[in-house]
Amino acid sequence: MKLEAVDFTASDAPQKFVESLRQTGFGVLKNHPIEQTSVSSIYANWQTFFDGESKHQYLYNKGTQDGYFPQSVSEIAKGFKKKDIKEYFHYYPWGQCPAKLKSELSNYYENTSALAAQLLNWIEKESPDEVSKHYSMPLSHMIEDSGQTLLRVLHYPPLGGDEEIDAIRAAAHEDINLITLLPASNEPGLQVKATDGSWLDVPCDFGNLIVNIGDMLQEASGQYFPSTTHRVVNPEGTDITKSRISLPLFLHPRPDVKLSERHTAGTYLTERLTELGVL
Ligand SMILES: O=C(O)CCC(=O)C(=O)O
Ligand SMILES: [Fe+2]
Repeated sequence: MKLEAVDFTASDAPQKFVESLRQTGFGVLKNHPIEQTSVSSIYANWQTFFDGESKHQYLYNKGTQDGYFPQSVSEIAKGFKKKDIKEYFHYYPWGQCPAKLKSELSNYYENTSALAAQLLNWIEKESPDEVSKHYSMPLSHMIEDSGQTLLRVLHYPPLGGDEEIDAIRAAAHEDINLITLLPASNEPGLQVKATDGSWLDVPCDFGNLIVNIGDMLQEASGQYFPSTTHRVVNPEGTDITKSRISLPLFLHPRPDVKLSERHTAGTYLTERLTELGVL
């Protein structure tokens, strides 16, 4: 299994990209339309946010899940006991956000959501008929005006050396949503599980955009597209003193969208968040 960056502007980009998603659950894009200057600026501004104290004024709302999640409540991945070593902020267009950080985040949210719709069209076009005939509507329509698509700003703090044994930055997990768009982080650490069980580093050249399949698209495609396990490992050596920021956009359908005979997006999400212990 190999992950190679696909040139977004190449004429065969849709085939190559979707083939990679099918084989590995991941696709990496270069020369894509998301501006690196906006990603860098968001990383810098949110590092300041996480370093400060005002973050505690934005504590997340339990019912709606928007706002700041301190490390003390951060997720426990399915099947794990230790909390991940991370804190994060959940941005929704209707949710809480510090006023001076809002316009850049909201622009980023709109631009990446539009790109995600295009990538879902690629995925739809490259899906064999026997797979796409089960989609309850065009994939890109599932996320229209959904209000559920989530931009998560993640901060993995420097390690102090006193972390609990076995606690890692993000324990092995699958994403719940349809697809995830993730710009390469400012630090390495993201790994994806290969079919033989080994862990592969995701190419993290700054400027790459990483896209992965989530459980909802795996469900909607009758397992044709795999929702692949991934994790973020702890840094070693001098890198332990460095923070890591990342910015996944989780594309969620409207709650009433039918994913399969068993599930709507709404029933599926509730089940998974309950398991995570954050509802
Ligand atoms: O920080 C990363 O690179 C990945 C984060 C992730 O997988 C997640 O939040 O679901
Ligand atoms: Fe993830």
